Amino acid sequence: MRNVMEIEHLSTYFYTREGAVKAVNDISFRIREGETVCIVGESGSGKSVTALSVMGLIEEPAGKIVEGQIHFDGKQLLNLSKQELRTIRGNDIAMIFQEPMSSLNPVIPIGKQIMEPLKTHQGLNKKEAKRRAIELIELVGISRPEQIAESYPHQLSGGMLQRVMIAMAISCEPKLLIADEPTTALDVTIQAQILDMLDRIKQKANMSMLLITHDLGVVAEIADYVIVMYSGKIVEEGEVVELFDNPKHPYTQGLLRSKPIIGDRQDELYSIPGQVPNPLDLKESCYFHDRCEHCLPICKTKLPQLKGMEGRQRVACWLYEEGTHHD
Ligand SMILES: Nc1ncnc2c1ncn2[C@@H]1O[C@H](COP(=O)(O)OP(=O)(O)OP(=O)(O)O)[C@@H](O)[C@H]1O
Repeated sequence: MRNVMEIEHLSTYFYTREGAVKAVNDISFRIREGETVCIVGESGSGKSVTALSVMGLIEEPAGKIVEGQIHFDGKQLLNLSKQELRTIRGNDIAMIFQEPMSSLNPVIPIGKQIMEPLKTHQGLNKKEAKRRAIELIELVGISRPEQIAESYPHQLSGGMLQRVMIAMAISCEPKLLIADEPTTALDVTIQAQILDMLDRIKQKANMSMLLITHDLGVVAEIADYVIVMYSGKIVEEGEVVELFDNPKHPYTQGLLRSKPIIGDRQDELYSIPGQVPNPLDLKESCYFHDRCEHCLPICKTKLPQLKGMEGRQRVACWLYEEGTHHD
């Protein structure tokens, strides 16, 4: 299967008064055509920064992609000009954020906002764009689309607004859709409906999707491939069945121990004792070592690298290296 995106050794840092935060620290992964890749991990693990890096939305000089390459559709995204990136964004790669209100203009009717990219990116005239906007509103499961097109954002519920955001994101038929916690702010029933709808549209359009979530129930439901992040690094990855049936990393095992309920918000998921390390002060060690039940002496002094297991699964953990011993 073809890859739509290949991310190689990506590192993104933020420069604060206290020092450099290695928000994303040398990660590599691929997204295949038509595949849904989920990035999971607790707050601060670098999920959103990964998505923003891919979208070219890291604001310099506070943040910077310090290393790496992002290949997309034969292009190296990090070499492109701002203008070239803007053309790809919203056209070939689209993104849905957690808070739809922050991406919508409060004083412009919904329909007009959906029409805008259709006119600029796809060259549709006003009449065609209007017809397509109404089709899109219908496609994301909103009834009375003509009436909704005339509405302003504040007249719609959170769930409806998120559907509108999805309509905008898919309007130009992107090859890759990036969604950062798209349903977290919504209630459980609406979350499930929206994820279902997203999954259906994705399959129909043969889009790839990069979905960021801290909810393993969501992952179980729609991921093909899962990436587990911890302190800016990938600690484990694999196909959803491989990872759920046989998690290797003690962190993944901890996450899964809380048995996700599909569609339920899982705040208690991250009840693994201890805290993530201070991102300003990452020592040469496994970053999870002081929360790990299986910590070995080497875990305290050396960072493990990702190692291939069976199938597509990879894990960065000293437990799977030959020659390491238990305490
Ligand atoms: N603009 C910024 N300035 C300084 N540090 C930042 C900035 N944006 C992100 N970070 C830091 O980068 C790290 C990764 O943040 P990121 O938002 O990617 O985490 P996340 O996994 O998406 O978490 P959440 O689930 O809470 O969104 C965190 O330590 C965060 O504090």
